[in-house]
Amino acid sequence: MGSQTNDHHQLHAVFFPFMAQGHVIPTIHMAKLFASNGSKVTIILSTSYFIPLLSKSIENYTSMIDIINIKFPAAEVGLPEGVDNPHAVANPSGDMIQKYFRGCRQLGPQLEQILDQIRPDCLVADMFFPWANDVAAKFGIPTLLFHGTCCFALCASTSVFLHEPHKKVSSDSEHFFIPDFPDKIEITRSKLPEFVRYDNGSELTKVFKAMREVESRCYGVLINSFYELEQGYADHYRKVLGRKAWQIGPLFLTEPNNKMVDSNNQHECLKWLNSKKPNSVIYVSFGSLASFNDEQLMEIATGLEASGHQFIWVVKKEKVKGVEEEWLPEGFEERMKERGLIIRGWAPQVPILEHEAVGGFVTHCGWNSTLESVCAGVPMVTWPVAAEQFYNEKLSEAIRNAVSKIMEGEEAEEMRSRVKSVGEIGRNAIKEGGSSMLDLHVLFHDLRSARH
Ligand SMILES: O=c1ccn([C@@H]2O[C@H](COP(=O)(O)OP(=O)(O)O[C@H]3O[C@H](CO)[C@@H](O)[C@H](O)[C@H]3O)[C@@H](O)[C@H]2O)c(=O)[nH]1
Repeated sequence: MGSQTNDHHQLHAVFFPFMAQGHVIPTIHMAKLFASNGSKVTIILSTSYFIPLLSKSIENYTSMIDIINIKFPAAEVGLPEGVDNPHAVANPSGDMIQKYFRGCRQLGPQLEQILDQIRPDCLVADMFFPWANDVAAKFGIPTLLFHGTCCFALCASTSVFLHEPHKKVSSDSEHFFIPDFPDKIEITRSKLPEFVRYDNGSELTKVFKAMREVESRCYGVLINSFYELEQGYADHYRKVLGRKAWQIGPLFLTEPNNKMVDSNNQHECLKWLNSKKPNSVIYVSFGSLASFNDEQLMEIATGLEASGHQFIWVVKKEKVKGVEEEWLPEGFEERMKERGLIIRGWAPQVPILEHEAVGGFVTHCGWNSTLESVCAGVPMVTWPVAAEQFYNEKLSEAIRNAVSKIMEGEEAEEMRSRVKSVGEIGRNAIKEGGSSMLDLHVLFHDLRSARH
């Protein structure tokens, strides 16, 4: 009787995302997934920067999803007014980002007030806010951490955290294996994030240490991935590392099919792609945060021109009228007029990857991009830049091998008749009855049971 009553209780989940595109986008998808499965949702934003994106994304969900905009203490940590999100920080490795993270730690009292008022059934807190677990615990509210990345990267970074293999090598370039790991994966210290490599007491080092510690004692972890993609690592994460986790992705596939977009409303680049042959264009983009200096951009431009291939290249730079662009070889745009398209600012990445003219993706291996590419069946050229992207690159290699196994060789025919691609398995995972939807239902059941 008791559990039946529980199963009808409407859940209320509060989402508290880190204010960067790579975290906000999957959080919006997750919030909509929760809402369309009957949960009430509140999203806390610590900047107004994302209000337009969020409001538009949830316009059909307004009765189910509330937004609360809290104030980021910019002035209190010595940041100019308005610098309240990582995209507003000019140099991500400089002093401002340290201040930004210090400001994040001061959001506690505002979170506490909201949780006290709403008393939700769970808090989904971004990994950058590990302290949120203790705030929620004051009210007996279970906290689910959201890292934004895959099981593979979580297992790798946990192993490096626990065993510190990088402290046992004599140079940044000496190879070592990730210890206590399902596969033999070789890496070097130079590929670890700086804050892990040097343990330098920076704000990021503190956050990552706290996050690893909280991960083992919070209610559990939500993962934007699907079981079939990285079965060995999903099992390792749960059974060997002992983490409670639910894989509920690929979250972006919960959005309506992008191919259905009204052709009159199509972005220019999609119209351009319509005029190209299948698999003839390479898409080049490094996510929402990576920044390159003019010399690096010049190298990329030169490489693209020399490749002889058609391309779409996303560059996070505005064109200033009448100002000579230092980062492009002279006459580049004129020469590339027919062959290449530079998108300045924001590109419609998912529809681009899903377009049949796109045959390859040069990516920094942000997890969202990796997953989007895998699901679109687009091969990747990997160019990791920061964070856990070097781990994602290793999983990308494993995926590439898995895709080859599906596409080539003796077993191929039989396997192809069962599954067309890894992407199709992903699409099935988020359909009713698929592995991710089952995990979501298990989570909802667990949360209802956790109510006292
Ligand atoms: O012009 C653009 C640029 C990006 N995107 C989208 O923005 C997201 C970018 O996410 P991701 O590929 O994960 O890259 P980052 O923005 O760099 O993500 C950060 O967050 C990820 C999730 O935690 C981590 O895996 C990365 O290392 C970290 O840099 C993806 O959904 C893209 O489709 C666009 O739609 N248009």
